[in-house]
Amino acid sequence: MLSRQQLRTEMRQRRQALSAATQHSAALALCQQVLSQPDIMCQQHFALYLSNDAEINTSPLINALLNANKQLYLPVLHPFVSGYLLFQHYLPSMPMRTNKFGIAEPAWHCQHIKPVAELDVIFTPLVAFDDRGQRLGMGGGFYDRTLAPLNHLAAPARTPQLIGLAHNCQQWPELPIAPWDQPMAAIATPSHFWRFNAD
Ligand SMILES: Nc1nc2c(c(=O)[nH]1)N(C=O)[C@@H](CNc1ccc(C(=O)N[C@@H](CCC(=O)O)C(=O)O)cc1)CN2
Ligand SMILES: Nc1ncnc2c1ncn2[C@@H]1O[C@H](COP(=O)(O)OP(=O)(O)OP(=O)(O)O)[C@@H](O)[C@H]1O
Repeated sequence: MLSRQQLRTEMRQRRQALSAATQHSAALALCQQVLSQPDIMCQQHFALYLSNDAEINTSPLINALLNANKQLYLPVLHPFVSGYLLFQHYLPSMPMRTNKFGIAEPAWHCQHIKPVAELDVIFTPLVAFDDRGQRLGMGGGFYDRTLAPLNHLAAPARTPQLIGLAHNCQQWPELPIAPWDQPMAAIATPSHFWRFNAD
């Protein structure tokens, strides 16, 4: 069985091997998968992320959600508490900075932060996923730490839906899971939209 670190290396290589043409069509197909889900498109507050390291390109989805008058938020590395993310309101006109991983994020503005529990949908990046809705990320634990407080909320229906976005080639039969891993409610790829039961 591959270790989590070996899996990360393998799955990052897989997506890095995709051609520019495949990346382009995958991003458009992923966007259509999400736009075809009525229960998602009736939501208002969406956390997304700007793609990095051959992740599936979220730009078409970001543009489509902005055109549909949705409120968008991007992750910002927490300026005071290391290992955590904040979700900050995003418009394309806003000033951006580059974080320590080389990823663009909105320039920190405390009045633009949205508490995690007030988001309707959180789209997460991932390196690998499986058919139970488990995900493996880049290894920083940022999403797992930031989303962990949602486990304690009383009303499950009010918590944001967690939806992983990925290329098809990032599927792995059964990921080795750690106790802190946050399972996804759904995973969207260019060809599928999977939904998973909470337990
Ligand atoms: N697009 C995107 N944004 C994101 C994440 C992500 O996975 N994808 N994150 C999800 O958590 C957070 C940032 N976490 C990250 C963790 C590691 C690396 C990374 O590239 N690690 C390199 C080493 C880079 C370095 O140390 O300079 C590596 O492992 O090779 C990138 C982002 C927030 N924003
Ligand atoms: N809820 C948490 N509280 C404290 N530490 C955590 C928590 N979640 C994860 N971590 C720490 O973060 C480290 C990386 O976690 P993990 O390997 O699951 O990252 P990942 O899922 O790849 O990253 P990400 O969630 O950012 O996509 C682990 O060593 C773990 O100790």
